[in-house]
Amino acid sequence: MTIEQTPHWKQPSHPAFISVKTYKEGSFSQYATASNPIPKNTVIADFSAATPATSKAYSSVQVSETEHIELNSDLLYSNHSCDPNVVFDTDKGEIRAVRDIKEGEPITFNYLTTEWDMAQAFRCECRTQKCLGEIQGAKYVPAKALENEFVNSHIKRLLEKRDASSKN
Ligand SMILES: C[S@@+](CC[C@H](N)C(=O)[O-])C[C@H]1O[C@@H](n2cnc3c(N)ncnc32)[C@H](O)[C@@H]1O
Repeated sequence: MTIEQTPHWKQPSHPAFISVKTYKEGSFSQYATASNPIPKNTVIADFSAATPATSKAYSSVQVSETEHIELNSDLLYSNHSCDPNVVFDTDKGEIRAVRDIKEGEPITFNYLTTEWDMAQAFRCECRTQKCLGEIQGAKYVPAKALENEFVNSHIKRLLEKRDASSKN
């Protein structure tokens, strides 16, 4: 797998909200942090820089049952958390704070609220009490694990279909 080291967009892409930091050597070592305090419910970005993804990848975001996009911005560096501080609302086309975020705090969303069956699974290092461990996509978790979360409509539909067919 080739991992692009140099972003093809102009950085910083969202200076009022996102500052990209590096925390370790090697791949997947960067993460988005809040460049300023962000109050709950602030819309920090939209998907206007996004383009359709030719295939799903570690970098793509699922926006419907069949479609994926590439973000083409520093939003790419939003890590996953099982107890996140933003949502990627693909129905409204916006990224929103779901609680007050302090300056310097990592900006995270729950990948299971957009991704059904991820191209690349990983062992979650969010270290929150809600941590689900291996993150592979919503397909691999019981619907109950997401019942108190904001979940995009395509994931709700896919969970309903999966659970309806498993009853037959
Ligand atoms: C879209 S990238 C996010 C930015 C990434 N940290 C980077 O430097 O490019 C997604 C990848 O980041 C890593 N990642 C994101 N959230 C993580 C988490 N909570 N625990 C461990 N790895 C994570 C995984 O390797 C995942 O495939």
